[in-house]
Amino acid sequence: MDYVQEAVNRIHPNFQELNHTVLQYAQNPDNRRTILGYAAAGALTYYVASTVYKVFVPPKKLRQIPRPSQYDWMKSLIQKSSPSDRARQLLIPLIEEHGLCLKYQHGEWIILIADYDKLKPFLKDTTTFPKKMLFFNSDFSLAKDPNILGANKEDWKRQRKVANPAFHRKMPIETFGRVTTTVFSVLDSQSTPYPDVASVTRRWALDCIGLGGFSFDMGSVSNPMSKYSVIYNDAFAILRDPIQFLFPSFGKLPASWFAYRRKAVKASDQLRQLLTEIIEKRKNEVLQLRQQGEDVDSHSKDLLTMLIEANLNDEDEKVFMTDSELISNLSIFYAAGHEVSLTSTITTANAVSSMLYYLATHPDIQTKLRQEVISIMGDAPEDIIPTDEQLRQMTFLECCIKETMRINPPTSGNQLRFAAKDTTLGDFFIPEGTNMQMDLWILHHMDKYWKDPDTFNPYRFDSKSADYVDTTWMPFGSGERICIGMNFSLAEQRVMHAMFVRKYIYSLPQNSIHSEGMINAKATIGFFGPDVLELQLQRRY
Ligand code: HEM
Repeated sequence: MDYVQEAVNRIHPNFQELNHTVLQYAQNPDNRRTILGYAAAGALTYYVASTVYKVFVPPKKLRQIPRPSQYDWMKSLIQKSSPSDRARQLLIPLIEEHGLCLKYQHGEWIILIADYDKLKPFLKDTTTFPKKMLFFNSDFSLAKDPNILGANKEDWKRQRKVANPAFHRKMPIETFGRVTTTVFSVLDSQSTPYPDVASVTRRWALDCIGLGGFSFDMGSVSNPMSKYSVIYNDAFAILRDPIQFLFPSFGKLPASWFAYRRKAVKASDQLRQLLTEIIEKRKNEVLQLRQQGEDVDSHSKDLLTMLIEANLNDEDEKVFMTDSELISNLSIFYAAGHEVSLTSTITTANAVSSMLYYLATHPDIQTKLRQEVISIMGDAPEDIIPTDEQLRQMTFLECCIKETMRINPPTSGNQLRFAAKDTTLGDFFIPEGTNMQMDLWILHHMDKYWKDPDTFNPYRFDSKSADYVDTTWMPFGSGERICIGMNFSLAEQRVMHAMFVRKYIYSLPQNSIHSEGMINAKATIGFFGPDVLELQLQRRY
């Protein structure tokens, strides 16, 4: 202590006197306010300066990874360039050269990968590059247990084993078709000249997952304010809470203090209760049938029945899900099949609306698709639901769906991964803890892989075409963590488009907000599909 005092005295020989003066100054309440003001301003300046530093300067251990200049990035943001233009100008050149690049995104530095040779080991080695824990805020009690989307290692393996068969069976085409006919009734009954098809397809995707997944009718197509769509929307809206997104610690304050959070918690609890009852009821039905030596009719099996059956299967006791995990997974299927937390990406619905936009703006391709569908389903003037066999014959429909999901992938990338240990990717050293992600939009727009990548050209997916490429088409991800709902979503899209193009001729109205090109839902790169899509619909029957 003497040393300290001596050092202080050397700096300021009259230290004691100074100390006394400061104390005297601070005794005055007005002066105290001034001191507090300076302290707060200092803390704020420090916070802002360190945040700005973090945005402009990556951590030392990552500085060897190529990155776009933050100055150019900011300039492009200020100039309000579109996310795709920004990616084209600032990211693609780096990725074409190095296969990856560093980018500051949502408060973190992340390595983006879009080169096939680097993606292969990155997606394959889930031990070195596991998923980063998903942040679900505490008001969303539905997904509080581990689920397929977020779990790693043994938890994930066990759950995916239970769920895989349910997603690889025959898809509920008939159910998707019935929901689509309800969409038609709603569109036909609207008095507006240009109905917004994007809002109807969002509700269609919600009802398809409810009915196809658990035989539960949310009834949201016919009534957007139906009891369960309101509960669903209230419960899931909290995942998009901008306050908790920017300040996660706000979630630690009790939800009961804030009206909107109370509402979300109540809705989450109601949905949890509903799912618990559905599971209980279905479990009893399956058990009763088993006791009678019967099985649920394989045609009427939904995802939930298959999951329960796999659970009750006692051949392999390592393959099971607890009831709480089942609920967590069901809500994740709702979310992943319909929307993605925080980004409000509406996956299948976005893919459908995007394709309606591309067909509306490419009448020749729309006509060709209609001809194919009519040649297979006939042209009777009534709504007909295609069969599985008929859908399989619609090869041009497949090309249109693939091209839409290439040019405008509904999710920009896969879930965030991190390096679990120091490792390498190609020539690059990747330190432990680094955040990493594949960038689907970039992968789908690299000249190296795609001829005229910005042109909507379904013919490139015709296997007889000279420009045919397939390996770098990855809207559902790739490797062992590929989207489990891929078949489900593709089946939904096939049914909707086959029926829609048979029923309507469609185009963009004059003055459409999309006249100069599709306006995607989000301003950041990657959350794709139109929020609003008004179409001029001409009924064919
Ligand atoms: C157009 C529709 C869809 C798109 C574009 C899409 C895309 C994706 C992508 C890119 C991933 C991440 C893969 C990764 O991290 O490596 C994923 C994972 C997942 N998706 Fe989808 N998805 C769609 C529809 C669905 C549907 C309908 C469901 C469920 C009914 C679903 C359930 C899941 C689940 C559970 C995962 C996590 C898989 C795992 O980690 O094992 N998705 N999806």
